[in-house]
Amino acid sequence: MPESTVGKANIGVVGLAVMGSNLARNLASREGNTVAVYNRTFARTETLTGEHPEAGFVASEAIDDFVASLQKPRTAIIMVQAGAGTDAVIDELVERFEPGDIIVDGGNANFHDTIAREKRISPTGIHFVGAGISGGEEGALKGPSIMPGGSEESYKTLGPILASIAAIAEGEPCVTHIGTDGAGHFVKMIHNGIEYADMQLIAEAYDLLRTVGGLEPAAIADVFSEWNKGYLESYLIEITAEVLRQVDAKTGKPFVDIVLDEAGSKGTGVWTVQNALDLGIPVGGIAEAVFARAVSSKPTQRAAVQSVVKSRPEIQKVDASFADDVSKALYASKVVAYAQGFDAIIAGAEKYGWNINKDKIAKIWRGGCIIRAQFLNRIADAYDENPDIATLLEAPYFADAVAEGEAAWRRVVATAALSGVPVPGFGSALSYYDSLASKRLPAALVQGQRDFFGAHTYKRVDEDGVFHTLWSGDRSEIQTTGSSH
Ligand SMILES: NC(=O)C1=CN([C@@H]2O[C@H](COP(=O)(O)OP(=O)(O)OC[C@H]3O[C@@H](n4cnc5c(N)ncnc54)[C@H](OP(=O)(O)O)[C@@H]3O)[C@@H](O)[C@H]2O)C=CC1
Ligand SMILES: O=C(CO)[C@H](O)[C@H](O)COP(=O)(O)O
Repeated sequence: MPESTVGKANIGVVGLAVMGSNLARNLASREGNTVAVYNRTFARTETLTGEHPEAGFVASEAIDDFVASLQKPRTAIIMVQAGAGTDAVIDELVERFEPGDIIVDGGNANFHDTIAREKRISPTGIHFVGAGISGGEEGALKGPSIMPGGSEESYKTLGPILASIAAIAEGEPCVTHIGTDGAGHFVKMIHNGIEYADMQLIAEAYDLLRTVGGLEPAAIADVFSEWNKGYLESYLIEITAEVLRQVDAKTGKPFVDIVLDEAGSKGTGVWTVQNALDLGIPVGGIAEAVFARAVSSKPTQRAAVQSVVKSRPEIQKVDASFADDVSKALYASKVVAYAQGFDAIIAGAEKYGWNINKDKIAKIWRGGCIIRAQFLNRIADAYDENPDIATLLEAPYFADAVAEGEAAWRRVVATAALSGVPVPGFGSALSYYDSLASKRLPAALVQGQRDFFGAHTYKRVDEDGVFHTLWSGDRSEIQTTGSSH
């Protein structure tokens, strides 16, 4: 490499696909930055540097030259495929970096991997930071929401760099130090889980407006654009309107009608549900969204059931107020999904020892990321006013909003059921709300069943202690030692 490029760049990016190339351009556009770039396949590097000479990238074909082009202490952000690809790049950098240097994994890594990587790398004196980055291509270029974990010490160096490239929401950069080791990737995982739930709820709203409301995609796009001016304002509502307005050039049909109705996924939604299960946190809204994608992608089962179903329910008649009802049902269900997501964050923080600031997380999601929305200000306010609320549904603003929409929410779910329109998101959110709101749940009967077949014991409502009924004997009750689970 030319001697003139040695130590020239103050930051480097490894992995120049969609996210890395745009993040590198974002970094290069900020005052004072010189950005080193490296990609396993050099052609990608050449394309980027060829298309963007204005960025003044320091490009290397060999990893040794890339490392040499970085000022010490070195900082490199990895934006490659999660899993084996990330490990391969980390190993190459660890081999060449020195104590005090910083490796940032900005990909969608599994936070368990991030914890393990940090543990493995920290004895070398190199800082390893797992940072969730959200916003897709546009966010990476113009300003993403960034969720860095890692040590406090590494954040002192990294914080100002990340703040310079992050989105700005209401004057504040959308980045905050989330917590140590895997905290950043954990919170990004939950962000993606919420993203799945929000997308599913919006898709159900569309389906109801179309199937029950009788509106065409372009008209639904107009409804969504109107909603985007009110309490449902969000990036996802905005882009949904654009997708619905799109017309397929080949057929002249609405774009949404020519897309195969099988939703894919890359895994972060599944991880959210798996981890919520491990943490014992009910995240039904997120789980239903993951399952809805899975059901859509089972053409064999779908065709089998369609072949035996004789008739479908008659679509219920609705009036002009239906769209308003759907908007309220959407909002209430969305509040539930976010409440569940934050519950999972709280439980994760407790289990893994992270000092997570919930209102700051809501604030950094207001800009740059896929779930960005005004609504997040209300979540930030709720946790700011009382960080110890048991659930977001208890916060006065959300309690009032859900109460205000409750009747509409019930009408919509009932109408969907009677019309045969699947609403796993709306339905599970309403059931979750009703479960929390009910004075008494049939869980008492489940405890009785468990005690009957497995002597799993139960607690009484009127007396302390743990009990078992002698079901196969005289059915008298005995008090047992130990705890009832
Ligand atoms: N796309 C999106 O909207 C978002 C993506 N992310 C995350 O950001 C990261 C980057 O995403 P994206 O830009 O879409 O790219 P991809 O996830 O498609 O990954 C492609 C990049 O990974 C590199 N790579 C793959 N395997 C290896 C390996 N074994 N050794 C070295 N390099 C390897 C590729 O190099 P090569 O060119 O040589 O094949 C290429 O640079 C991912 O972790 C993704 O999950 C996060 C938020 C949004
Ligand atoms: O991280 C992201 C945004 O925040 C990605 O867009 C996300 O990976 C998309 O997930 P999936 O492909 O599973 O829908």
